Amino acid sequence: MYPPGADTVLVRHGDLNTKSNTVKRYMVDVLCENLEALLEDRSIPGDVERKWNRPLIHTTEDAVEEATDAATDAFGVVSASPALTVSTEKERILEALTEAARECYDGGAFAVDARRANKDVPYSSEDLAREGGDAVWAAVEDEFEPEVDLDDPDVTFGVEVRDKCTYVYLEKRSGPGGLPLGSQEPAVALVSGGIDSPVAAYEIMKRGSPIVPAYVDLGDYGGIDHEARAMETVRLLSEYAPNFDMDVYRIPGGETVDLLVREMDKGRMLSLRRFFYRAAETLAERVDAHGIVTGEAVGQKSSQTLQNLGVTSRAADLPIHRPLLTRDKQDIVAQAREIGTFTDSTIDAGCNRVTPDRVETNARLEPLLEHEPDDLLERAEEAAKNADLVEP
Ligand SMILES: Nc1ncnc2c1ncn2[C@@H]1O[C@H](COP(=O)(O)OP(=O)(O)OP(=O)(O)O)[C@@H](O)[C@H]1O
Repeated sequence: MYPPGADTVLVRHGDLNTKSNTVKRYMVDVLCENLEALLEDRSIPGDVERKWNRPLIHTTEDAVEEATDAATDAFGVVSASPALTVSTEKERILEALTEAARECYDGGAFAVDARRANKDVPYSSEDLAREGGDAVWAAVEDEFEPEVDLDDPDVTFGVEVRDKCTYVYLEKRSGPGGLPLGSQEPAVALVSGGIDSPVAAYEIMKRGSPIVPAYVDLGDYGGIDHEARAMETVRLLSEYAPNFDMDVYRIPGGETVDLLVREMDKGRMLSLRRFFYRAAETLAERVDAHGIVTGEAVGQKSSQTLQNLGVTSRAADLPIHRPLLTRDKQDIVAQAREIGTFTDSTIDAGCNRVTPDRVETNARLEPLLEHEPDDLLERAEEAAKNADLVEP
C-alpha cells in the first residue's frame, strides 16, 4: 500500500547504526551496490541515492512495488517503504496526506507518525502529527467514522521531513536485517539440497558473508536428482546475491562413500561427516574462505548429537559454523518457505541412504579413528583439490 504518485523507496538499515562512522560509510556503500545489482538483475528501473544514513531508490510509480520488494531482499535492510516525495511546505504535506487517506484508508483505526530531521522548518513533529491527523480525518469522515489509535493503528501515515523534501508513506515492509552481503569474509557452505543447508547458507549470507557453495557428489548414493536439487537451491539463493559468484564446487565423494559403506557400520555417518569437513576446509584454503557452514542442529539426526558434533568437528581446524544449531525443524521449514528454498519432494537419496541400521550417538574419537579408513582425510583433501565448478 502506498500513496498515489509514490516513486521512491526509503531503505532502513539496523545493525549498521552500531558501527563507527567509517565502518558505517563503507557498509552503506556495499549495501547500495547490492541494491543496484538487485534492481539491475530484476530489470527494475531505478537509481540508488547513496544517502549515507538512509539510502533511497528513485524509481517510477509503476515499478515502486517491485523496487520495494527488491530492497527487502537485500541483506542489511531492516525495512523499506514505498513513498511519495513532496516539498517541506506544511500545506503540501497535508495535501499529500489528504490524497493518501482518500485513496488508501477505508476503515479501522489510524495514526500519523511524523518525524522531522530538518529542524529549520517552521513547525514541529507534534504540529505535523496533529494537523496531519486532522487532514486524514477530514478526508474520509463523509465515507465512514474514522478512529485514531496511536498504539495499535490499522493504518499508519508515515511522514519524514528531511532537508530538501518530505516523504509520505503508509507501509514499512520488513527486510532480512543483518549486514550487507560482502561486508564480511566468505565461508564455504556445505549444501546438500535438503531443507536445512540452504537456510543455514542464507543465515550466514544475512550476516554479510558471501558463500562458496560446495556439494559432495555421493556417487550412487546421491544421483542426478539429488545433485539437481542442491544446484536448484543454490540458484534460488543466488537471486539474493546477483553480484556475487555462486558457482558450486562439486567435490567427488562417490568412491569414498562406497568404501565407508563396505568397511564401516556404526560410525560410518560420522566418518562421512569428517570427510565433508576436511574437504570443505581444503576448499576454503583454495578459495581463501574463512569458515565452514552446515545445516546441522543439535539432536536433529543421530550424527548431530552434541557428542558426535564434538568428535566429528575435530576433522577440521577451521571453525564450523552451524547457524541452525538451536533451531527447531518447524521453524527452519517455515523459514525455508519464506525465503523460497523449501522443497517438499522426498527423493530417497543423499546421506539418509548411507545411514547404517545401527547408528552411533555417543561417538568417541579414538575408536572411530581405529575403524575408519586410514587415508580418509587425505581422500577428502584430494577430492577438494579435484572439485569442479558447476553453474547452479
Ligand atoms: N551431499 C552433500 N554435499 C554437501 N553437504 C552436505 C551433503 N550432505 C550433507 N551435507 C551437509 O551436512 C549437513 C548435515 O547433513 P544431513 O544428513 O542432515 O543433510 P540432509 O538432511 O541431506 O540435508 P539438509 O541438512 O540440508 O536438510 C547438511 O546440512 C549439509 O550442510
